[in-house]
Amino acid sequence: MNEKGNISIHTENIFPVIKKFLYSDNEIFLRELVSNAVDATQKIKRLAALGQYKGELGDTTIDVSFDEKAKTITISDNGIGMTADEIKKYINQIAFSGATEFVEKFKEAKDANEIIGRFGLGFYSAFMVADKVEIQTLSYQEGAEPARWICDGTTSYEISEGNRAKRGTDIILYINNDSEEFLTKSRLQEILEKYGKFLPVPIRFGTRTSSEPDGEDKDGNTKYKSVEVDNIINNTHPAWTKSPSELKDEDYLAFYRELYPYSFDEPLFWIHLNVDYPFNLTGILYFPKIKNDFELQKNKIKLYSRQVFITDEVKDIVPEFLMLLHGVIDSPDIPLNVSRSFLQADSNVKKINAHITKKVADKLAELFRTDRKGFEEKWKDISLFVKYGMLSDEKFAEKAADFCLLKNTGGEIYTLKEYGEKVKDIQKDKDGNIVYLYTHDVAQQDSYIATANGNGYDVLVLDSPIDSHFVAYLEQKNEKTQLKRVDADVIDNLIQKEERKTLQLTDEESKTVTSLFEKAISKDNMKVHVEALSEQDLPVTVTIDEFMRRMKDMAQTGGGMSFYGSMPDNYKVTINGNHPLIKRILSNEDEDARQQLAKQAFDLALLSRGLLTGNELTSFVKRSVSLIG
Ligand SMILES: Nc1ncnc2c1ncn2[C@@H]1O[C@H](COP(=O)(O)OP(=O)(O)OP(=O)(O)O)[C@@H](O)[C@H]1O
Repeated sequence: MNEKGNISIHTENIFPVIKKFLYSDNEIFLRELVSNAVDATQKIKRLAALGQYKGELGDTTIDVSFDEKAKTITISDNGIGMTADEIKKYINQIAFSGATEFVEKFKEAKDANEIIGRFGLGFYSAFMVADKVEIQTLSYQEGAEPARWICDGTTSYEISEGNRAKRGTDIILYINNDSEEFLTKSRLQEILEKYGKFLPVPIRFGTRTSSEPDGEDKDGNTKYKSVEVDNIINNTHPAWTKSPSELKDEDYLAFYRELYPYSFDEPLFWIHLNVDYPFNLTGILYFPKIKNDFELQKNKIKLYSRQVFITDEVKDIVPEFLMLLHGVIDSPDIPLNVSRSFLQADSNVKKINAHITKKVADKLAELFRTDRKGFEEKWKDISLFVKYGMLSDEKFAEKAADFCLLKNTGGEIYTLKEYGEKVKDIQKDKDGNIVYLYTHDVAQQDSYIATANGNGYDVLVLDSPIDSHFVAYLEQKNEKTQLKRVDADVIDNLIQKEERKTLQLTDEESKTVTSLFEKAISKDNMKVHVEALSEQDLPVTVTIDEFMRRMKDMAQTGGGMSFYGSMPDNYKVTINGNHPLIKRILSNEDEDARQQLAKQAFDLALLSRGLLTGNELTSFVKRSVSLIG
């Protein structure tokens, strides 16, 4: 047997194309060839299990090796092997639907993944790194002859008698000059670990040095010796392939460490995904402790297809908000090798998206139901994620409404419904709106919180970066509900009641107070109002309008509204006309002393808002000293 021929593709020469266009991703040649070896091994195992292969199965470990001098990389399996006819059928007649289509499409392709899988070119990816590829193979079939195929990267090949004595296949790559980086142990180890860490058949890459106990020394201490052991790359039974009933918490945590050896934090909890219908999907998703810098945590989910690592860019397969999770998804049904726009429109991908979202929501609901206290303790770590989910996914939001929690300044925790019940009567204004008061900074807004509490109102803590959006969401979802930050106005204006307090000053006195303070403050962006508040409330309060502040916040976080961003901060200075201090200022005949007192009262208001800085703070301190001195 010695035959020469041409690989049957219509295009003149496909290899230069493969090399040229796929260069950037060329490490995937190893993934493709090792995957083929795994497939061939699993096929022989299946045949043996079905009784169709009667011979010895033997050791089915796949070997990857390299020879730096000869510049070769060899992938050897003990799988089903191929006869010469099978080589002709499976290797020569390249398994893609049409070379013309290929040539049309490769022009647009952005990465090797797109071409390789889509056109069934797995084996040919070898030519990205090799000048010449040789196959030595012996089929499992009785009486089969060993066969050899060799091809030098043109469309012509040669088939002849081979030298393999044992069932299986060797793929020998003669590495080209540009790809010599692959002829090192560390580089190959890295690629094998990246793509093959969880392959279902053991992959051996040479040996490694391990230390083993070797008796005891004269003091009775254990001695160790160095031994060479097989360097097995993979864990063939990763946790996600097992049934949840086989796994304990320790197993999930151990698997998490296997996935992220450099992660310090333990995950909070996890979900084991297992779907057969209408698509196939397994996996484990972990909820990490989410810090506020959530951008850094993205792209932690790894996508596998039948235990072969594909990518950790799961952007279109996993809903945006779930990208904060960690873990593994394995599905042979995700079209891995097609373009992004196609992926978004793919109905399987959409179903997978919806399914994962539902599972995550169900898991959270279950945790809340079965252990509310534990859930509340974890809330700090998952609130960002839940809120992000509610804002971006309506289906999730529907479910999350039951377990999304609100915390007030007293540390009490409520569900959305419970909180609505709590404040619905007392915080209803004269127009029937229920006003939720909130703070984004408990320490800084303490005086405002104290005033609100003093009036019998509750104040929520909404202090994470996502809360500015969540506030708008709550208003939109709950009819006749408004959210107002405690420092947005004086309390009687935040929740306006039918009954207003009467101002104890005459119109004349009001005017005098206004001009007195305007003079003392003398700032264009501070507008003075005299209002009738409770005697217990502060004499002077500085506030910034809720609407203006939200627009400015949005401008700052890049959510449009840049017009507002460029406007100066405008403050409202409310003088409590009913406060004894104001009356005292009025009754003081000495103009200088009046100014001093007004300035002092105003500075105190600025101080409680954290706005008193620089030389204003210095003169405040000096003035205070002279006042008490
Ligand atoms: N190590 C091997 N042992 C036995 N048969 C092999 C081996 N490698 C490749 N083959 C045969 O060659 C065929 C073509 O392989 P190739 O990698 O090009 O495509 P594929 O594996 O069918 O599809 P893809 O890699 O795109 O998923 C395989 O289907 C298989 O029949």
